[in-house]
Amino acid sequence: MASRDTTELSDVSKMKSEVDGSFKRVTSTFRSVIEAGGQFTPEKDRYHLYVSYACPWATRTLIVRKLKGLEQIIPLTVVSPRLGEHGWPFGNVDEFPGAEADPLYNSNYINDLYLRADPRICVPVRPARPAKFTVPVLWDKKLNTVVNNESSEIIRMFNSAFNDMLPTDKAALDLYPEPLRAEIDALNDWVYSDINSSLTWGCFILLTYDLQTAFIMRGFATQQAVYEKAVVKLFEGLDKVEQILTGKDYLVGGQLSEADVRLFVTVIRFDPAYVGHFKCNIRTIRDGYPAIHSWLRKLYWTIPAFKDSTFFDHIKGGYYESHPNPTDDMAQINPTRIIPVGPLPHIMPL
Ligand SMILES: N[C@@H](CCC(=O)N[C@@H](CS)C(=O)NCC(=O)O)C(=O)O
Repeated sequence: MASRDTTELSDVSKMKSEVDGSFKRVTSTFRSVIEAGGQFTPEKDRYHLYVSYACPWATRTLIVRKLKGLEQIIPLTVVSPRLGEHGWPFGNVDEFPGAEADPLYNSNYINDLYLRADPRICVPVRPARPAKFTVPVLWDKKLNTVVNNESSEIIRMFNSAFNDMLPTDKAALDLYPEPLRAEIDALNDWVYSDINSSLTWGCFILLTYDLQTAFIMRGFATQQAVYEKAVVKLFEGLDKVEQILTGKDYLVGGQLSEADVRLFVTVIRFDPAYVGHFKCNIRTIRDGYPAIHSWLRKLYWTIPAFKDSTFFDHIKGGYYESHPNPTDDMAQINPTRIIPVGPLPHIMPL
C-alpha cells in the first residue's frame, strides 16, 4: 500500500465540470486498510464487496477477488448498471439481469450505504445529483462502515491481506511482486504530479490512468478542442501500449500483474463502448492494434477471472442507459438511451 494517492486522477465521482468542458477531481473519502493488528483485520465473511459490472474500476476488484480465490471470504453484491439521479440502484429498485438486492440492509441505492457509514458526507458536488457515491465499495459488516472505496487500494489488499486463509497456490499468486513495486510506485508518483505530461516508456500504470482519464475527458468534454486533444493523446497512449505488448503476453516482467488487470478493464470496454459512446473512433482495438488485441483475447479467453468479471450487457447498459436525469451533464452523451447492437461479437475469439 506504499504508493501515493492517485485517486483524484481516476475517480469520475471526484470530478467537476470546468469551463472548457473538461473535469476536475476532488478528494476521496474512505481509505482504510485491512491488515493484521489494525482496525480492520483480515477475517472470513467480515467484509462485503459492492460492485457494478459496468464500472471498470469495480471490475478491477472483481478480477483480483477471483484470481486470488477470495469468493468465499468476501461475498459480493452487484447493482444495476443504470446509474441514475439517485446513484447506483440495487436490483430491487431497478430490475436488470444479474443485478441483486442488498443482502445486508436491503438498501435501495449505493448512496444509502455511504450515508449509513457517515451521514455527514452528503455534500453537493454537482447540481443534478446531490452527492457522488461510487463503486466499488468494500464494506465492513462488523463496524458497519465503508473500509475503502478506491479500487487501486482494494486490489492491493485482496492481493495480500487474506493470504493466510488461502490455499498455497492462491496465496502464492502475487500481482504486485516485490521486484516490480518500485517501478509501479514510481509510476504512480509520476501520474500524481504530472498527469498531463507525455507518456514515458514503461509507465504501465501511468498509462492505464492516463487512458482512463483520457476516456473520461473525451467522453465528457463538451468542447471540440478538449475532445480532440484528449482523443489524440489517448490514441498515442494506445500506440505505445501496442509497442510494449508486441511479442508479449503481459505488460510487466513477463508475468500477470496488477498492471494487466488495470489496463484490461479499460481495453475490454473499448470497442463495445468507448468507440461509440465516447467518440473514441480513430481506430478500434480489433482492427488497429494487433498486439493489444491478442493480449486482450488471451486474458479474456484463457484466464477465467477476466471473462467471468466481464458482462457486456452491463457495460453497455452502464454507458448508454445511465444518467436518466436530462439535466445531468453526463446525460448529454446519449440522450436517446438507444444501445448500439454491435460490435458483434463483443470480443473476438482467440
Ligand atoms: N477511484 C475510484 C473510481 C470509482 C468510480 O469512479 N466509479 C464510478 C463508476 S465507473 C461511480 O461509481 N460513479 C458514481 C457516480 O457517478 O455517481 C476507484 O478506482 O475505485
